Amino acid sequence: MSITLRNVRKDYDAQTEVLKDISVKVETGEFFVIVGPSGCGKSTLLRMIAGLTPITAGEVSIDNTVVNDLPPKARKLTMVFQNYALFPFMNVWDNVAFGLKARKMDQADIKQRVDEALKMVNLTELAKRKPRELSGGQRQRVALARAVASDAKICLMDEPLSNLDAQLRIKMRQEIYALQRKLGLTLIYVTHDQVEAMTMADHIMVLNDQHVQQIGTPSEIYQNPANEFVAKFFGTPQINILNATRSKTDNHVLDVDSDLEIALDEEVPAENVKIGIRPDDMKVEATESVEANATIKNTGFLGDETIIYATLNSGEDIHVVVPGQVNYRIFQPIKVTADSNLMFFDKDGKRMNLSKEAYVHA
Ligand SMILES: Nc1ncnc2c1ncn2[C@@H]1O[C@H](COP(=O)(O)OP(=O)(O)OP(=O)(O)O)[C@@H](O)[C@H]1O
Repeated sequence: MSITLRNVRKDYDAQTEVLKDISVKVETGEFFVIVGPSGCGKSTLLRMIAGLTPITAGEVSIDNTVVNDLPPKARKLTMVFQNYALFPFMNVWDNVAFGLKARKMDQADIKQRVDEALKMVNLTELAKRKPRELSGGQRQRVALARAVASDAKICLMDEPLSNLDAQLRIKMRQEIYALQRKLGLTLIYVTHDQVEAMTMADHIMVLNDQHVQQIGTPSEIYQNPANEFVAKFFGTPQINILNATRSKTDNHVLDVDSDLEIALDEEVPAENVKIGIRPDDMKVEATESVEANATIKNTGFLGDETIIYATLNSGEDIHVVVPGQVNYRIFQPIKVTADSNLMFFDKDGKRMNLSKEAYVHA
């Protein structure tokens, strides 16, 4: 089942305008991830799709039928929300079975589904416990098991793994992904974890500042971000953003400072430009010569690569990731170069489509 949003808007009140002009189609069987910083309206959007929060304007459709006025139950979806209430008087097993019993599913079928779901979330041993006898993470897993056991074709998940420890989170990520594929679920998954988004999504929607910043596959979003916000949101360590100005003497040249300039194939269209360079798209060479354009501040060995913190002669801080282990001393002069994958943004952070043939030289 597909889900379509057309110009969806949400104002909680005149002072709280949360979302504007949200339009997207989530295809049948897609793993669709919504990411964005805290408070950007991710949960609000999910709750509007579920029918738990009314929408201020626009349309929500499921399989081409507008569902704006349908109550949550009639939308035939399951939900795993951060604080999704479990029934306190029912044990774990009955909590998971509840929805299936309500739909008068065959007893044997219910048993099989509930047992399988509990096994999958590692709760078989705790099936007889009441919710108050469980930890936060265990409660979250009961909510997950409920979604697993259900036969709804749409599932909405709001940070379903947020209370779990790192190891269990990785295991559950794989389980959710496998399950979504196996059942052909249309899954909308909210997270603020970029790794979760990158590793699980077919498509990612990045929300910020009330608007959709970009919708794309993980590689599109990483390699071709629409703006500075998206470029900074994905990638660890974060992309370097350097301020540059158009050279006074040559319109084709961007100056980071007199030691670091970037020549473009075309004229630089604005006086001030921001340059985005991913930390692994730069090279560092030790040099004692005048060619040095930076000095080492610090290095950190990460196991199979090293992160180098340096200060450009312009005074701007950068970080570079290089494979293996390197030994630099503090204040050592180095030459930093970047010859591919440069991104350019205007002063407001909007992506500028300048020539990809650009290069940096000292
Ligand atoms: N019932 C409500 N009444 C008024 N304002 C609300 C209500 N629910 C949420 N908000 C506000 O709407 C904005 C979006 O909240 P929402 O919970 O959707 O964000 P989020 O992106 O899911 O955040 P987080 O990642 O922190 O969970 C916030 O500024 C929040 O304070």
